[in-house]
Amino acid sequence: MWTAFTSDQVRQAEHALMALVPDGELMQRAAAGLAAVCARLLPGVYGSRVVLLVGGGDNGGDTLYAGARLAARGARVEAVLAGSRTHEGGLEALKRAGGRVIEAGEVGAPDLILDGLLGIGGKGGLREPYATLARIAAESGALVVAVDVPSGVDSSTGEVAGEAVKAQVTVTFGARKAGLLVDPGAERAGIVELVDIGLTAHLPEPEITALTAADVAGLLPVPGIESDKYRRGVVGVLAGSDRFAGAAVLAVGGAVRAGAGMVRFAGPEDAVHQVRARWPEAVTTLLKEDPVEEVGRVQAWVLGPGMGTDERARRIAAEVLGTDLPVIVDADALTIVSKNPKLLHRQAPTLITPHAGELGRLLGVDPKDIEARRIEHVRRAVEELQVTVLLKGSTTVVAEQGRPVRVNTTGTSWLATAGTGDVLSGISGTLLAAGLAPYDAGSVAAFLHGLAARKAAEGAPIAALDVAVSLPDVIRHLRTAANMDA
Ligand SMILES: NC(=O)C1=CN([C@@H]2O[C@H](COP(=O)(O)OP(=O)(O)OC[C@H]3O[C@@H](n4cnc5c(N)ncnc54)[C@H](OP(=O)(O)O)[C@@H]3O)[C@@H](O)[C@H]2O)[C@@H](O)CC1
Ligand SMILES: Nc1ncnc2c1ncn2[C@@H]1O[C@H](COP(=O)(O)OP(=O)(O)O)[C@@H](O)[C@H]1O
Ligand SMILES: [K+]
Repeated sequence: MWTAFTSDQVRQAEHALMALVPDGELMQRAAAGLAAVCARLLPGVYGSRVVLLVGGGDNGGDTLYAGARLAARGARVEAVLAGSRTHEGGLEALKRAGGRVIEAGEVGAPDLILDGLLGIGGKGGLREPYATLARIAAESGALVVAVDVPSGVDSSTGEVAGEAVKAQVTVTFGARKAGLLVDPGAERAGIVELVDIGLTAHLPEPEITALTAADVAGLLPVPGIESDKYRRGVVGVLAGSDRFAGAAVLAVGGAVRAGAGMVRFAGPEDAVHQVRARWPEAVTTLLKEDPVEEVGRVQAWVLGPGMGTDERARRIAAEVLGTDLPVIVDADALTIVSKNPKLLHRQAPTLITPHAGELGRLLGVDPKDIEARRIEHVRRAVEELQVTVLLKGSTTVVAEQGRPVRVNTTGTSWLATAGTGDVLSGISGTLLAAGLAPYDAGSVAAFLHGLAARKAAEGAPIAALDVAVSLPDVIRHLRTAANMDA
């Protein structure tokens, strides 16, 4: 499990650790780790040109000491001093090692730029001259490595208020900062390298976690010797309408390929025909005025993809949410519950899977605010709605009362195509029917969904159904990597 922390949590842990080690020791550990990563990234340290963007705080100090280490190994290291003050010891070390100070206009096109403008002390949008330096870094064509945090990214939330550095790699010290895992910050951070400075024992409970491949392999339901289709879990899918029959095919596809014991599908005529044609293994029911219980026994329901919001859909939603079975509430069902929030007042496990627009309607908040501050809003949704919430988007996050927010790290922007959300609800439904709690079902589903999209895309466009089709390959790979028997 990955863990991530707010800047306050990191500062408290640093204070505790600082009391136990000599003055300046932590900065030296940070700088040594940073210089080592830079040395790995450069084709050769000797003779390369490295520019340091140095702010007035300790983030600038780390950067200067790392620059000194690279200069000592033969790099040509130059520093732009952007703060109203400069870390004296760091600057002295750099100069002693042969580094020099330059003006912003002399940055040019170095091999590597180290962004040491702001670390966890950064607040709000970048002020000048930092904002201009962020632009210079972007235009330089150099490899940009952020020191601890890309400057301009809120290290606790991932919020970017204005200009920010965009790094290819972020070298972060002691603990992952939450803002490095959540967009828009995550996108600015690039690949995150964690440098151990001895902080781990001093860290509190994390506010943010992320599943790793090994965690997911451990959580995946696998049929035992005595399993049968019912014991593996039957998932019921209520999706599709005459207008959106495709959503039914996609949700059923996600459920089938994620490993359901059985998928029962119920919907209008066209949706039933299309589901049968693509997924003959699904057991289908034509649902007109009949009660949902006619569909047969299931362990969990997927409710909503493409089902519409008419009287028929509202009746089905009310009936399903009135049962004591676990339910995934997605898409049109979210529109229905946003008009009648009482439908979510239920005891049984409930996972809602909105994108920012849908959550915006549920909370009465502008979707742009939700995308800017996902963690805050997903937590608020859990408080107000008292259900488990999976918020979709460029970073998918899953939240539940009393648990850290789980951030998904596998997403890819190739997923931004119509219908992929329907596949995700099918996957989540299968996991819920197999007995996973909504928090695990949602976060494992998002992980598999992202990996399956990457596998299907491999750098080229995909259709939503490709994501469902890739799921078994991804699951096989995860289990093999975790050394699990067939
Ligand atoms: N603590 C430890 O044990 C260790 C810490 N380490 C390192 O220290 C880093 C934290 O250092 P830090 O606390 O000095 O803060 P840092 O981010 O460098 O600068 C803050 C200054 O910037 C300014 N400023 C703020 N916002 C701004 C804006 N938008 N635009 C422009 N300016 C802005 C603000 O100035 P003010 O506005 O207050 O005048 C403030 O003074 C941490 O990330 C890690 O790299 C490591 O060495 C490991 C051990
Ligand atoms: N830029 C992006 N990066 C990563 N994943 C994305 C991005 N945009 C969308 N997604 C993912 O694609 C899926 C889209 O779902 P949704 O918005 O419900 O679309 P639809 O209703 O068409 O299926 C979600 O899982 C979401 O997290
Ligand atoms: K930085």
